[in-house]
Amino acid sequence: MEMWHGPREQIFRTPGLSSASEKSHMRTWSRRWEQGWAKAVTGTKPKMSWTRKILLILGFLSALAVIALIAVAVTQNKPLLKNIKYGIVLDAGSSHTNLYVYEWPAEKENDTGVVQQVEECKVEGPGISGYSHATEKAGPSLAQCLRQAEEVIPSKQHQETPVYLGATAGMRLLSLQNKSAADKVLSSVEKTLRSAPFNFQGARIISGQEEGAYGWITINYLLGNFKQSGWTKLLHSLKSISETSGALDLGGASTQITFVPNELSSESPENLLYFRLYGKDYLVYTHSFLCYGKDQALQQKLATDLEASTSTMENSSLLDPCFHQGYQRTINISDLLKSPCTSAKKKQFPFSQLYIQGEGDYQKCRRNIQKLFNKTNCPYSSCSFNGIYLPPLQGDFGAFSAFYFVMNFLNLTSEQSPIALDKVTSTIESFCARPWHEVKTVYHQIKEKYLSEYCFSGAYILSLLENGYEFTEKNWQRIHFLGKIGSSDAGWTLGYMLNLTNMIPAEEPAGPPLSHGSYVGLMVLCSLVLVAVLLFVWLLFHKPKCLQKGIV
Ligand SMILES: Nc1ccn([C@@H]2O[C@H](COP(=O)(O)OP(=O)(O)OP(=O)(O)O)[C@@H](O)[C@H]2O)c(=O)n1
Ligand SMILES: [Ca+2]
Repeated sequence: MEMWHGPREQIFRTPGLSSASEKSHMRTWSRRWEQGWAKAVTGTKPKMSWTRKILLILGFLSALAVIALIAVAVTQNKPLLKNIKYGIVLDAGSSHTNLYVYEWPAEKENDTGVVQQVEECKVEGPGISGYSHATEKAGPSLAQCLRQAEEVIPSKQHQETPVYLGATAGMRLLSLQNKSAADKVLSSVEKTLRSAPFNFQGARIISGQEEGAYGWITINYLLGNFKQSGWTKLLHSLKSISETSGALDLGGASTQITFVPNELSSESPENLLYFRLYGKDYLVYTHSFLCYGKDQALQQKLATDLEASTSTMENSSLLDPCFHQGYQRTINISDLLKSPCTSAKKKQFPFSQLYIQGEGDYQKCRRNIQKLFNKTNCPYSSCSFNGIYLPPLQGDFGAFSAFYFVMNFLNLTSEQSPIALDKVTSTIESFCARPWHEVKTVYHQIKEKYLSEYCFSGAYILSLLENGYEFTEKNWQRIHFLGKIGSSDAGWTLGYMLNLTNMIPAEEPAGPPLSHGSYVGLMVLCSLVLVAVLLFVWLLFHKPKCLQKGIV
């Protein structure tokens, strides 16, 4: 049976018809229109075939089903109301202590990438190893930052919030130099942390290996490299790619290099760590160089220079190419030689103070620094320096802490347009050549201690990466200088907490293969396809005139 076509014919009517056929067409149309109108007025509806009725009902039900499907996808599978947990880690570094507050949704504890930093507090004053002469003051120095954490974390959760303190190279050196002072510092720190309203979980010196490993875990966790669900899992299993990033950490007193090498080698087992994370095995190379953080490296350099030049020195002043021209600094020789990093040097000098005068000569500075890296003896197939095993460099590296502070100051961290090594060198060279009075005026807002050392630090970073680890022009681009990843600082603290709270499972936790977003997206896509198919079927059965005549 024919349906009422009046209005549709009007809509699709081709303009400009004036022939006899048009007139007859118009007559037919007006007759149909009148019939249709009469039917509507008298209430007699045109009859539909059963097939069409069923199709219409089916179409209506399908539309309902699609709406229901989307509604269920959005509501049923949406993340539950957030129940937040907190954790605190204090990074007791050689130059200063930082307190970090992390938070994560309780029900997602074992997922990757859910923990994030919500607060950072810089402790006033020196690092805790700087309290060796007033050990009882080390703990109280942390009080202000602990109070800040109390404000960030809801009070009803204070008791269940774990607090950890990890001390790094400054305390490693102090414990080599004066074990009892180091113990007293740790006791003082423990006393303060126990008196805070949180759940004290320990204050200890972490090893260089742990520092390297936890830094590597942190950045790979934050970069989502351990995530192995859904499409990424499929991709990884197809390609078997090395999906982790290496970690380069530069502190004040030590530096670490950590990465997954290409080939397995048991040449130096003390440098290898084995992890099973989220169902995957990782064999990681790590090494921590004590005394090669940038402050201790400068001390080493000054002590070496002092020793080398005493015979030719007329007075106690020393020209230093790593400081800007016009810069002057006085240092106590006994302080300089106190550190275990410099104590092997000759002790007797005819003067007690050293007057340093800057020369601002980058090339000379590099040659000077080079002496810190002994490349003569390597008992393994390949070495970094000082006879330490280093497998061939592999993959991308995230470089953080002082690597980032220094390169960021020098404007050399751009990720959008990666800067070539020769450009990096020339930038540092011209920065070193600037006279101190000019640098001080231009960067008056920066602490003098930092500012005066950026020339040395830039040169030291290049020496360490180029001469020490043998990065070249080619793989330089694989180093990414990063301060934060998302809201979290790159550093060892997050990895340390993840490990101690058992938040990184060895096996992949069972869960939906798709994220909520991908699931909803897939549902919507399927629904749209379903609607399109139904529409197509309807059009096939219905065969509207416009399609039959090829008007549309
Ligand atoms: N804006 C900044 C902040 C810090 N620094 C320097 O960076 C080094 C400290 O780096 P950091 O990673 O904080 O070292 P620590 O953790 O204190 O030392 P370590 O890890 O060796 O214990 C210090 O030399 C400090 O002078 C800098 O040049 N510019
Ligand atoms: Ca550090």
